Amino acid sequence: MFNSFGEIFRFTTFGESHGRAIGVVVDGVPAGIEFDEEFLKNELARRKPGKNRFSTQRKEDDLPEVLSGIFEGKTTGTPIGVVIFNKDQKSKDYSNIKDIFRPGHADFTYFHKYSIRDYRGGGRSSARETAARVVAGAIAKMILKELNIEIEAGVIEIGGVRAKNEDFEYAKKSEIFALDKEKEKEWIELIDKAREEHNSLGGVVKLRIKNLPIGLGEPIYYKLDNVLASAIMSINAVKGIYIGNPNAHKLTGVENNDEISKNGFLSNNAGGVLGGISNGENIEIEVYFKPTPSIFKPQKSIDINGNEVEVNLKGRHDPIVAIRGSVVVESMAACVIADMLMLNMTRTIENIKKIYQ
Ligand SMILES: Cc1cc2nc3c(=O)[nH]c(=O)nc-3n(C[C@H](O)[C@H](O)[C@H](O)COP(=O)(O)O)c2cc1C
Ligand SMILES: C=C(O[C@@H]1CC(C(=O)O)=C[C@@H](OP(=O)(O)O)[C@H]1O)C(=O)O
Repeated sequence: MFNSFGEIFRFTTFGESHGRAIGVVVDGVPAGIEFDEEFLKNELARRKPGKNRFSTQRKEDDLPEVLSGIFEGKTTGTPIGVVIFNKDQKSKDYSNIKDIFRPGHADFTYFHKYSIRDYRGGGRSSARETAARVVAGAIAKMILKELNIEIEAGVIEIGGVRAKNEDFEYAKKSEIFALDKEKEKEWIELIDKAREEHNSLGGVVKLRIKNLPIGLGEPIYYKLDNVLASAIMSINAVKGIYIGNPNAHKLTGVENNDEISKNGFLSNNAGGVLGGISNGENIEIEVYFKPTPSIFKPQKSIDINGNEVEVNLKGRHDPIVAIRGSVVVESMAACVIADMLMLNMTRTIENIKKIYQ
């Protein structure tokens, strides 16, 4: 595998949004890590649906049941299996679009690929699956905590309205947005308006990884930047990412190069990666989410027999997905970094000798 993470730390998820449960098997976790179940629950609570009017109204507890891989509070080095039972499926939400494809969602492509229309709901394509990724991310973060590596993400733009840079510091801590009350008010009004108009909004999430050592990432193919991109782009509704200064393509070389001093880089337009390898600065990434596809306005579509129809959706959907998506961004980044750290251990003879001599 050269373009997605999983050389050492890897996971696979299972389940459907409208099935009995979702879950994850995480493998490649070193033995002896304190397994912080409260932290895992908190991470799931940060992403869980139904918390406020800025998210879907589907109510799930998202309580994890740890099935394996932990003994007396520590990881055993064997696969960690975690399951989350679904509680609030309400598949009838989808009964009136049983044979119809939702514009912007994966119904059309899934049906053409598999010739099966699982009309209970979005199934595997629903971002309900991202709860399982948050479990994997929480376990990765338990590894990173041992090394003092921090990962944080927050919304910096909603419906085209961008926060001031410094708002990021607040956005990541706040339940919803910035402590800049002006900006928060503007964003909340935008979301309320979109919801009243049965519409939805896109957004931008900023991801920051702090305290990384120099040297993570392989120079060719398994670069830190392309692996992070692949992992983050695999999140539902993510349409692009930008590593480093998102205006770099508009700058000149003189403006964009980060000059170097004996104390480190004098700026961070590179976003912490050079030649696919971490350079010791913070990793800075912007992640661009599209607007939620399920909206409650009549739209043109077709049914599975190719007849043109009007779609009128019911159900419970996020007016904007970037807010809850920010937790998933952190989780995917944590998994990549955990994997890269362990892989890096094998990359010099000095490191190998440190383990075996
Ligand atoms: C946290 C999160 C929540 C989401 N909630 C919804 C939702 O309520 N309704 C919806 O139609 N799409 C939602 N999405 C987006 C869809 O899952 C996604 O757009 C769909 O699977 C099609 O994939 P694509 O947009 O990546 O092409 C959500 C995405 C994320 C990350
Ligand atoms: C259930 C969650 O979010 C869901 C993500 C989603 C989608 O299409 O992505 C559609 C909605 O749910 P359903 O699958 O029931 O249609 C959201 O409520 C969750 O995040 O836990």
